[in-house]
Amino acid sequence: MGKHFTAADYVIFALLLAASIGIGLYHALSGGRQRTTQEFLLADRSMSCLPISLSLLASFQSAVAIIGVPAEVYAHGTQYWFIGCAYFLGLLIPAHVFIPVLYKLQLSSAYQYLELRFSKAVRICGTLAFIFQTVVYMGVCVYTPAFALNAATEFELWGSVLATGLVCTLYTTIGGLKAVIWTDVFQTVVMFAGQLAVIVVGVHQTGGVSEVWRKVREGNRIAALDLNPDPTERHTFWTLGVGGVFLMLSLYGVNQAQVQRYLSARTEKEAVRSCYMAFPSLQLSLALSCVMGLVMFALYCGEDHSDKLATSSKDAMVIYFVMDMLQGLPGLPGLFVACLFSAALSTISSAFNSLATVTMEDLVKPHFPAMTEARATLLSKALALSYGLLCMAMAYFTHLMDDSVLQVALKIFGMVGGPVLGLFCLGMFFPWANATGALAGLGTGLALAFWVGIGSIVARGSGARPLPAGCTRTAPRPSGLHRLYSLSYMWYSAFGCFTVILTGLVVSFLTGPMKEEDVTPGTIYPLMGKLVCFLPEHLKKKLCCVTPLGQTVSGIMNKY
Ligand SMILES: O=C(O)CCCC[C@@H]1SC[C@@H]2NC(=O)N[C@@H]21
Ligand code: NA
Repeated sequence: MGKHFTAADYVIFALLLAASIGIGLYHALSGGRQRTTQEFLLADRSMSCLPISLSLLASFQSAVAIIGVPAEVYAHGTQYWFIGCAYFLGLLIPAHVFIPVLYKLQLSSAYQYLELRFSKAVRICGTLAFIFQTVVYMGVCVYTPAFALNAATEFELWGSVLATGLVCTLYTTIGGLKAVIWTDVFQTVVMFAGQLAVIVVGVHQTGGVSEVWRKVREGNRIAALDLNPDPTERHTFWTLGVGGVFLMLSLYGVNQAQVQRYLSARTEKEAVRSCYMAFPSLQLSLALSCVMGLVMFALYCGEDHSDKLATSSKDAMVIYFVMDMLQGLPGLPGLFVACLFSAALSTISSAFNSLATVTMEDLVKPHFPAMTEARATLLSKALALSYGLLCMAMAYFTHLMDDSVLQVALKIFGMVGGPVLGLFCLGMFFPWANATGALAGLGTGLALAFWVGIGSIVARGSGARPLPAGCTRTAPRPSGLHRLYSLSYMWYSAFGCFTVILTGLVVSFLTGPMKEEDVTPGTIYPLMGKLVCFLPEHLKKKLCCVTPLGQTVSGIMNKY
């Protein structure tokens, strides 16, 4: 590899780490100086919608997206861009269904809801599922920037994993949620700047926008609307636009990292507003990543690069292209590395802080009710530190995955996030569901999701790889079990969610459904009541006085 980094680049990268630590220090030494768990874990519930909205974006926009989406677009075209259609319902439903229920309950952890609605056992299972999902996801997030950089440049692999992990652990441990949210804001700006720089330089080097457009058209990288209903088709409008809604709900509706941000808002309205404000920045970051992939395709589609890289992974190829593009422009390679690590740091810090929160709130505090505030805060900081070290260990295991990092991350979200989403939907929309049904549902959902997920990884070994853009599937259509294993990973969230709801309802009815008066007030979303209010008046009257369903509906309407 030629020399990629000048002194200017290292300075910019160092400035990013220093700024992050500085913001962490500021919040450790100002305000309440992180002396209570309310401040350390929930920012004293004092945050306004702008920083929260950028932190909502940054929490699930890591180096995986910064590298993985351009690699996806370069290899398969802009089909993935249709996931933007999922952002509408994917943010509206959290804003008008999940936030109203969860905010009114004044929770600290999203999983307290599960104890209020079902039982302590359901809460523990939800917490453990979240911890598992987040620890694995953190490993991918720490590993991705380090691995990609190491494969394409002389950037030291484990040195940068250590630098990322330590800096992140430091400011998260001393600054708490306030530091995490404000560093997310700063890091989001660096992310956008880095991606924009690559796009501007890339378009210039290709010879202008029209030249880029001509080349991507020729390479049929502009995907048309693909309405193919086949659920094994990896990326279609249905898997991304509809399956993507369930992925978004599992992240922006019920994932602790995002729920904690909603709960840190000073009012419920601020929380809802932050959801609305996250929409344009999510669309912008998706557009930047996809355009970056297109520009790279226009610039490099002609040449073959497999010989130049130590690895065949498309993710590392993205870094190689970026470093090649930015060669000789002092400071820009450093800016892109800062962009990568900003993406990683903002996600990992959110993960640390939310892991420390649920461990304290769901696993420790219930067993040590007499613990003093000082000890609880100290323990929270110790937890953030230990999760930091665990995450770097997890980075090593990611080494073993040879899938595209974007697919690995989205599979994890689908396999675990989908069933957990189903658990919350079972609780909020079905008053009859009981704790036994919830546990049976979650167990079945996770078992099936892992069966399909692991099965797809094993089956993929036998050549069920996604096809490159433009060529039709020549391999025989998978049948029977292989058909299940070749379900698009974008359907995992929906599949897991529905499995939990169906199983949960069946087992609840078999073991004696709950009566409405037994359900904790405020834990049900009046789905029927809300849907009925969309009906015209005459239908409402008819419905509310005739059927037993009508009684239930009028009962719900009166209650809310
Ligand atoms: O970037 C990552 O770390 C994970 C991949 C993206 C996660 C999902 S994709 C839909 C939604 N939009 C985002 O920007 N992130 C989440
Ligand atoms: Na991030």
